[in-house]
Amino acid sequence: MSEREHRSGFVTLIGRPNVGKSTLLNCLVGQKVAIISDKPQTTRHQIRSILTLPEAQVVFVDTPGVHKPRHLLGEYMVKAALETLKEVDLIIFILEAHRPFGPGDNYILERLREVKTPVIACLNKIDLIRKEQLLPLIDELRHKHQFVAIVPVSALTGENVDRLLTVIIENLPPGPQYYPPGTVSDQPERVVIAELIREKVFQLTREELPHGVAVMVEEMVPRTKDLLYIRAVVFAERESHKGILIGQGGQMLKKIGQLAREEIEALFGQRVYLDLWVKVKPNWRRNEAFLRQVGYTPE
Ligand SMILES: Nc1nc2c(ncn2[C@@H]2O[C@H](COP(=O)(O)OP(=O)(O)OP(=O)(O)O)[C@@H](O)[C@H]2O)c(=O)[nH]1
Repeated sequence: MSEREHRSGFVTLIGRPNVGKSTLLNCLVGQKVAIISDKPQTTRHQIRSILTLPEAQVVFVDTPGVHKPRHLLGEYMVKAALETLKEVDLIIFILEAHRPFGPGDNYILERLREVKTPVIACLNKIDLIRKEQLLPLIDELRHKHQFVAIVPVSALTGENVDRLLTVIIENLPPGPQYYPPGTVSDQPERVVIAELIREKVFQLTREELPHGVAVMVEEMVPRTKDLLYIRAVVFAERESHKGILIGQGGQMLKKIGQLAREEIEALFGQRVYLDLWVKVKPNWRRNEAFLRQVGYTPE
């Protein structure tokens, strides 16, 4: 096979919640599109980021954390993740270097054994361990599965991420550019905006509201030549949560809106008026019709 041959393919990142999938994706693609939070299971949408290089195009599909289903949303996430595994050209199984291989990792490994897709094991967070701890970890992994490669990285500092990218490209099939250069995500703008708002909610209300909000962008229209009007609703599960989201004298909602607006403006290069509302929707996570409406279903 000629070295110059263009390569392309779909690559999925999989790993327990909180292993650093979103951070790694952002590090590889170099633009903030996937939502990042230090709370587990914040990636509910399949977010595709696209890296276009002269020699290759890598289309990343970020999967939700695989875990045992606890409620309806959990089942969707697991189903979406497993479907993704079969369809892609390459899987990156992310593990944490500073935590022992646990039952959660094993559960994923069992799923990986059910598919024929090649797998790269990526040992993330190597900044949290000593160098001499690394080789035994790599050795342990080598005995667990026929990985096409085992690559240690730190998604936070960027250490060895270039090596990971090289290995990814080496393991992609020859193929065309699927998307025009310059495309970084094929998510609809409304989804990206809703994710950004949800990220701000997580950041500012982290202790009080672990998983209880959904965000829907209801309207998005240009008001003038350089002003985009966006109306979005933050759905809380309980009245008490609504109070937390609004805050004393509306201060919390104002702060969420301000931070989200600044990022949306930076992302779209346009002035934005963000009209943010809070509504209560009891048990929204078990409401199938609602989940579909806000886009939390597998494709
Ligand atoms: N020290 C260290 N922390 C990291 C590294 N990569 C990610 N993190 C942190 O780990 C936490 C989780 O990272 P995310 O990228 O949100 O993890 P995720 O796997 O996408 O999480 P889910 O969306 O919940 O599945 C964040 O606090 C990150 O800053 C790393 O290489 N080193």
